[in-house]
Amino acid sequence: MTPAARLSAAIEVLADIEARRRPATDALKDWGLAHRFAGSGDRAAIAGLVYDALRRKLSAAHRMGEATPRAVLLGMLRLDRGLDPAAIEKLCDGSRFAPDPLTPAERAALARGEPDDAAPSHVAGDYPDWLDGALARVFGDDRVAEGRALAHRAPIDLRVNTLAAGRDKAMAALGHLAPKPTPWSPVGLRITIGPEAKSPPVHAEPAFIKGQVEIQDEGSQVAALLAAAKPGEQVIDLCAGGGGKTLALAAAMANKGQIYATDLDKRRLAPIHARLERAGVRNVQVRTPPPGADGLDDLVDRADLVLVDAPCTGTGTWRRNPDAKWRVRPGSLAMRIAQQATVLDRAATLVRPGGRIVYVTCSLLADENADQVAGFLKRHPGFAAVPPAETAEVLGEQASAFLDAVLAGPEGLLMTPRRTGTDAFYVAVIRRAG
Ligand SMILES: C[S@@+](CC[C@H](N)C(=O)[O-])C[C@H]1O[C@@H](n2cnc3c(N)ncnc32)[C@H](O)[C@@H]1O
Repeated sequence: MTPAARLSAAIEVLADIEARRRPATDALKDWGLAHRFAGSGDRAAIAGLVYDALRRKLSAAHRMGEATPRAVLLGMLRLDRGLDPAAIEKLCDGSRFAPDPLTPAERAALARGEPDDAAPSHVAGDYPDWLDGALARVFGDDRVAEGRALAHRAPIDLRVNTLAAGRDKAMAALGHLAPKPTPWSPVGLRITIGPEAKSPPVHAEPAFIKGQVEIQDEGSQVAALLAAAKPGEQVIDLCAGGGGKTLALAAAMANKGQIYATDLDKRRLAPIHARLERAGVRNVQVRTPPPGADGLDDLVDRADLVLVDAPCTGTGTWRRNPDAKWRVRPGSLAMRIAQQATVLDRAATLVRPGGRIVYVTCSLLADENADQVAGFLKRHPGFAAVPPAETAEVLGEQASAFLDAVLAGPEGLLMTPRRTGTDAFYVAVIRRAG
């Protein structure tokens, strides 16, 4: 397909997403099924255009003066990809499979100089209007800059599984992908890909198949590191899901001690078994919950560490899930807040005296982060928040720079793409009195 035909396809897919209010992955999949002639490079390029357009949906529409899928795609090419008006004009030449030629209004909008200071914060920062107050509460005037950083593509981050390889060995094995060490996680590698490039099939790499690396955002790696799980400890991963953090905890514990991994939803837990095996993890007992219970009553008051990687709005992962940004609703936030309190209260019963709960979200919102921890501490006077400076000590010589980078409060700390170059993760360590 020509670049112009790819652009036409992206406009078509975006129109489908908007008209039927469906997830981008579904719309892209359907487009692929209906256009079997398109190769994998075409599909990746079209997906890249669609996701970039979703990332910049409001600012691109504002630039163009209209919010049609075509306008959003054209505005994104100008704002995000840095294409000049002549290059965009060339793509829209009206030939077969190419978008229609530019109108005079489109030409004028594309030629306008940047930046447009008249845009409201949520437009300039590309986030939903209804979240402006909540983001202002956390970031103040920085919310636009934080939103912009969340509207960029994320790199591919890998966690080296130290049960199977050191970072240098894994880096050498993946040399053809040019991975670089990540700044904060001592076991992280980062692969940066251009906007037009296909994501490398990391799953097919021998290093991946041998369990030497896992795909995991550096923020998620750091959140697991801050839990400071030590060899020999008794650990409960209460919201283990597919096991991303379970695997990181097991490596930090050098396979010694015991991790009990569970999740309210046993379907989410299902992939963990194959992942544990591939990674050579031997200290995890998966507790699939029996109907109507969590199957953890024998562990009450026993855990050194309970990790609560809580269900949340996922507002911190907008770089990777740009269409989720436009689908989050006040109702889903309220539901997550209630679930978080339930899980935290269960964690309080499982941790031993002197043990700790590590509360993690991939949310930016204070309601899910500091407020949630403050509410927990009110309900449970026998617990206290560990100061972030103490929590960060596990990062060794990186600790002080990390503390400077994050947004720290009395209850916990927040990483963000703008501050730490990671997805946004909130981490609070809460200790039970001994
Ligand atoms: C953020 S995801 C976990 C991701 C996972 N830890 C990882 O690193 O791949 C949150 C999980 O919490 C689970 N969950 C929600 N409510 C729960 C509850 N009351 N008890 C246990 N798990 C719960 C959800 O099913 C979901 O899998």
